[in-house]
Formats: sequence, structure tokens, C-alpha cells
Amino acid sequence: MEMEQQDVKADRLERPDPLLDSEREMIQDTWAKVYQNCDDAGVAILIRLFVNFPSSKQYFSQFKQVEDPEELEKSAQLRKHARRVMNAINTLVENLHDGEKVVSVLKLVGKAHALRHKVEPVYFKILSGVILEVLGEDFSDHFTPEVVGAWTKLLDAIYWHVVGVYEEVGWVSSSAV
Ligand code: HEM
Repeated sequence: MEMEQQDVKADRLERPDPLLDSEREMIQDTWAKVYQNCDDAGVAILIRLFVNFPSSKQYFSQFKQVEDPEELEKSAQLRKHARRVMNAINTLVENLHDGEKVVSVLKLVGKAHALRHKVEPVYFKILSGVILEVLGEDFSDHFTPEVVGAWTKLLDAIYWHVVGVYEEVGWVSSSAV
């Protein structure tokens, strides 16, 4: 437990490096492909999250007990969250040049999940890994090592900002994941 807190603190100190112009471009180019299939990609990402990390379903009243991936795929609550996640990422990708906009979007997301939905922040880290995994598989032609590196940087930055908001609102971890 103490070790985990150390890790979170260490994460806080290491602000991810800002994106290079070339990395922004790679992210925007690959996102354009992903966003063409926004619903499919979003649903595939969330299904992978909920199947591989079933405890992440606990926050979703309408499908927390559902295990069958085909059943999950039909859930309106899941599909709605998929769309919201994809739209938020789209706003970030469209505004990578505007640090203030990025921060304001992530503040809203962080606050809603900490205060309203009471989601353990570790799930944002887990979701980042799932996003990289699913996009790497489904868009393998586009996700070269350089592209994966750029996306990793962006996802790390998202997590860093979200954890910052959790700390600001005084989040206390209630249970082990
Ligand atoms: C990049 C990551 C994420 C983004 C951009 C995102 C975005 C959103 C947005 C925009 C909303 C609705 C706005 C609101 O309630 O104020 C929402 C709701 C919600 N999110 Fe997320 N989310 C993310 C990650 C997660 C994760 C990792 C979980 C939990 C494992 C989660 C659980 C929820 C829940 C339970 C709701 C409420 C659902 C409902 O009322 O039907 N979110 N999310």
C-alpha cells in the first residue's frame, strides 16, 4: 500500500514531455482513421476493458453483472460511454496545440469521474493500455513504433492531468482494485 502511494507520487513528479510537432501530426493522422470508425473502435476498446478487467464494470449500473461480451456490446450505457470517451479524445486531438483547452477538458473529465462516478484513477491507466492494445491491433498498418510512442506520450499526459485533478479534489482511495 505504501509502495503504491510512493508510485503515484513518483508519477506526479514526472510530468510527461510535451509532444513534438511531428508527434502531434502522427497522432492527428492516425486518429482521423480511428475516428472514421468512431463507434466500432470505441465499443471495441470498452469491451476489451470490461472483459480483461471485469472490476472496471462495477461503476456501470446497467451492465456490472453482465459477462457475455455480446451482451455487453448491446448495452446502451456502454455504447454511450464509448461515444463520450471517443468524443473527448477527439476534442483533445483537435486541440493539441492549445494547452489550456486540453487542461480544461481533462479537468472536467477528472472532476466528473472523481466526484460523481467515484472511479478509482488506476482505471484511467488501465484504459490507456487497452486503447494502445486495441488500436495497435485494429489499425496495425498505421500504428508503427513511432506512432505508438506518440500515443503513449499523449495517454500518459491524459493520465497525469487526471490524477492531478483527483489529488486536487482530495481523492482518497477507498479499496484495493
Ligand atoms: C479517457 C478516459 C475517459 C473519458 C474521456 C471519459 C468520459 C466520460 C464522459 C464525458 C462522461 C459523461 C460526463 C459526466 O458524467 O459528467 C463519462 C461518464 C462516466 N464514466 Fe467515463 N470517461 C473515461 C474513462 C472512464 C473510466 C476508466 C471509467 C471506469 C472504469 C469511467 C466510468 C464512467 C461512468 C460510470 C460514467 C457514468 C455513466 C452513466 O451515467 O451512464 N470512465 N465518462
